[in-house]
Amino acid sequence: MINVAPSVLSADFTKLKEEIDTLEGASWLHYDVMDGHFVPNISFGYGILGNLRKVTDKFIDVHLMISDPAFYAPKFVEAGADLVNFHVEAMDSVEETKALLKQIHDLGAKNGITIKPGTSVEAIKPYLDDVDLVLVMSVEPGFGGQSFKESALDKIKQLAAMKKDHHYVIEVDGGINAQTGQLCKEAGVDVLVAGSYVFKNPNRKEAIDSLL
Ligand SMILES: O=C(CO)[C@H](O)[C@H](O)COP(=O)(O)O
Ligand SMILES: [Fe+2]
Repeated sequence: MINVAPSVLSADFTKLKEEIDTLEGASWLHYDVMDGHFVPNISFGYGILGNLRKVTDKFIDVHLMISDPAFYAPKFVEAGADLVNFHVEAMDSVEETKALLKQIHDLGAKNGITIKPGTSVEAIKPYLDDVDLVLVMSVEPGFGGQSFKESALDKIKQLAAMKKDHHYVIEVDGGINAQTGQLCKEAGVDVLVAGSYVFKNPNRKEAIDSLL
């Protein structure tokens, strides 16, 4: 079964609740956190997440694009994240990464590990037993509305081939529309993040349905 996770980054921030209410058919919500350091953009933090949590029952998947996920991840769990994923590129050691994955679980949320377009699946092999989700970035993190990088497809295929020995789901993020979403589904993806494709479409239900 495919899940669609519309990215709040592309929503109209003056009316977030109404925006979320238009997302019929999507059971997840993707929440992009950018610190202006790990990526050259700043989005929103755990305060706004706490507000969102009060107005939606959707499964909130927090994508941390920040330099210090170990410090901030617990704050996002506390604010109501269902899942917190962070970038392997932001971590200094395997021990620190495993400790943070465990801490997220201990706090009661699901966890995930994320790779940029330039990072291979090899870099996250030490964690595949420990994660609920692997996020394959199909654009350079930092901005919505970029074009899908086909290099993500091979990584999704590699992760799908190893999935039977683990319990993770595979998510892809960046440049997803009906065409690129179809390629990802054929490669074995489970969750499609879509920002501009959903929010810029006058018929959001139709956009979401075209990804399912
Ligand atoms: O993590 C992200 C950017 O760093 C976003 O989730 C992603 O860009 C979604 O936007 P779009 O679907 O418009 O590409
Ligand atoms: Fe994202």
